[in-house]
Amino acid sequence: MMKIELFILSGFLGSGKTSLLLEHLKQADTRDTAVIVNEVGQINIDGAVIVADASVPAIQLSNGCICCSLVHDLQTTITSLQADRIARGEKPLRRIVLECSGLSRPGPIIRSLQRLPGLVLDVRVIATFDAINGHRSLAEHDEVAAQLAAADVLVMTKLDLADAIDRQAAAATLRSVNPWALLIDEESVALRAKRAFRVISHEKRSSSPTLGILPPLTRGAETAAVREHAEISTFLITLETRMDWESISLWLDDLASFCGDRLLRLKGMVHPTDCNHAVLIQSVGAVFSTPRPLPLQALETLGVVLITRGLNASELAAVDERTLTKIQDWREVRTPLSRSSASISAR
Ligand SMILES: Nc1nc2c(ncn2[C@@H]2O[C@H](COP(=O)(O)OP(=O)(O)OP(=O)(O)O)[C@@H](O)[C@H]2O)c(=O)[nH]1
Repeated sequence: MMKIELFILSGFLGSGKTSLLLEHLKQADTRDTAVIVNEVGQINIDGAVIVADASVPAIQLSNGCICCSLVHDLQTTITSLQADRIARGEKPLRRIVLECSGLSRPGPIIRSLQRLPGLVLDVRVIATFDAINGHRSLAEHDEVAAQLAAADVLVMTKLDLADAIDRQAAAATLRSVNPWALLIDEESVALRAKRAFRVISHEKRSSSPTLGILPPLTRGAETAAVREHAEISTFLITLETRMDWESISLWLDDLASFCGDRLLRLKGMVHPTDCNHAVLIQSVGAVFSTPRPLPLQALETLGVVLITRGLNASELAAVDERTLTKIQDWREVRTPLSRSSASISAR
C-alpha cells in the first residue's frame, strides 16, 4: 500500500490559503509534492500564481466547489497523478496539497477519500483564519465553522494588520471553536508556513487525523449532509475590449462600490493595453490588494471572477446597464455554488 500525506488546505475566501502555500513551496523540497487547486470560478488564478511563483505543477479542479460537485474528480486526479509518475519511472508522490475553494467544507472531502483504492492517505486539515475579517466570516458563513472545526492545524493570518486585541480575540475564538487543533499564532509568515506543513512528521499530536479515526469534533461538525452555500453566487465577467490600467481601476471601483458588503471576493487576470504583462487583481470584500504583475504565459483566460452574497443575476444585469458599460459578457457560473457545474447560464 502506498502512503501519501495529504494536506487539505482550507479557510474562507481570501483568508490567506494561497499565500501560505506559496511560502511553504518556497521553503520545501517539492520534488515529490503535487498541488491540486480548487477554485470556484472558471479562471485558474491560484494555479497560475503557483506555477509562476513556485514552479510546481498545479492541477486545477475548477468551476465548482470540491465538497459538493467535484469529489469524484478529486479521487480520479489523485489516482492518476500517482499512476502517471510510476509509469514515467519517477518516485511516487509523497505529499499532495489540496487547496480547497474558500467555500468548501472539509468533511465531505475527507469522507470521499476513504474510498480510494490502493492508497493510504495520511490526512492533515489546515485552516487559515484572517485575524481581521475572520470573525465576520465566521458569524455570516456556516462554511467557516465547518472548516475550523475540521482542522488539525489552525493558522492565524494577517497578523501584520492586527493589533494586540484583534490577535487575542482571534486566538480565543479559534480555541473556542476547536480546542483540539494546533494553533499557529505566528507573526512571521515563513515560520507560519513551516509549522503548518511540518506537523505530520515532526509535531506530536494527541488525536490522529488518519482516515477512519477522526476525532469526534471533526465528525460532529460535518454530520449533516452537504448543505447548499445559501445566497452565494459566482459570476465570471469578461470585458468588451482591452482597456488601459486607469480605466480598469475605475471600473473596479464602480463594481466594488455597487456591490458593497455583498462582495465577498474578487479575483481576476487582466491584460491592460499599457502593460506588457498580465495583472492579477484581487479583493477580499471590497478591499483591494496591490495589483501584481504576472507573466503573460500564465494567462489561460482573461476575466474577473466575482463571488457575492445576496446579489442575484438580475441585479447585476441592472448595474450592467448603468455603470458596467464595458462588460462584454457576464455569466452566472453557479448559483448556489453546490449545484452542478452543468447549470451555467449565459445572459
Ligand atoms: N497583510 C497581509 N496580507 C495577506 C496575508 N495573507 C494573505 N494576504 C493577502 O490577502 C489576499 C488574499 O490572500 P490569498 O492567499 O489569495 O487568500 P486565499 O484564501 O487563497 O483566497 P481564495 O483562494 O480566494 O479563497 C491577498 O491579497 C494576499 O496578499 C497576511 O498574512 N498579511
